[in-house]
Amino acid sequence: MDSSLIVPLPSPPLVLASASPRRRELLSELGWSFSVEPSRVDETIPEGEPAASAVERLARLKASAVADGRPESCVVAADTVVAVGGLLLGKPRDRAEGRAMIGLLAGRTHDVFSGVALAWRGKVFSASERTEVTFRPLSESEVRGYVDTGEGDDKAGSYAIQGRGALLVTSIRGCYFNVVGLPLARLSLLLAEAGLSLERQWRFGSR
Ligand SMILES: Cc1cn([C@H]2C[C@H](O)[C@@H](COP(=O)(O)OP(=O)(O)OP(=O)(O)O)O2)c(=O)[nH]c1=O
Repeated sequence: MDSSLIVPLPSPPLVLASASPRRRELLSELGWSFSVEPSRVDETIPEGEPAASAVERLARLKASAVADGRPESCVVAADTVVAVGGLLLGKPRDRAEGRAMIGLLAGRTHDVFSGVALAWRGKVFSASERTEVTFRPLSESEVRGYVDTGEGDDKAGSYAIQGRGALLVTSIRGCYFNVVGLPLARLSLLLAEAGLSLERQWRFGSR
């Protein structure tokens, strides 16, 4: 058959339900066009809730809040926390908390969990992903110096692997993009599960 006769199905409008500039950049780098609509939900994690369930639950909450009333759009949301020694670290409240977080992470391996959710046509698809990250040992003044750069102020665990934080990381095991806040391969699998094949994913935004 003449392949020019095969008309590809259009991709639905894509909405990123997030205020995170990192998530926006990651989707842009895929060549996708999308609109951004941050969701405002209560991100409290009750004591004892496992990290993997917490991030998946919060990603679903964020996606559902924005998807409400627009079933034709494909709404993507995520949530990220750092887990170390039984503690969950979100964003630091201030620099003192940032120093305490980086001090905890120095010289050991921790887990970064991101949950990702996709709301489309009244259904929500979701998953969580874990990446192991190892920091080199740091002196007190190195911890202070890093936190004073300010780049960790709005990030889970008080660091940015995509920034100067890379100088602290000796190894990672798992998805790098998961640490930055959006596990891209996992998102692609969710899109496929929802019925949007890779073929249609290549064309997000090029309708
Ligand atoms: C560990 C780590 C986290 N982060 C970021 C990703 C997330 O933006 C942030 C975790 O906070 P989140 O609460 O997951 O996300 P957010 O508040 O920034 O945005 P929204 O809820 O609107 O989607 O930490 C990095 O950018 N680099 C890193 O290395």
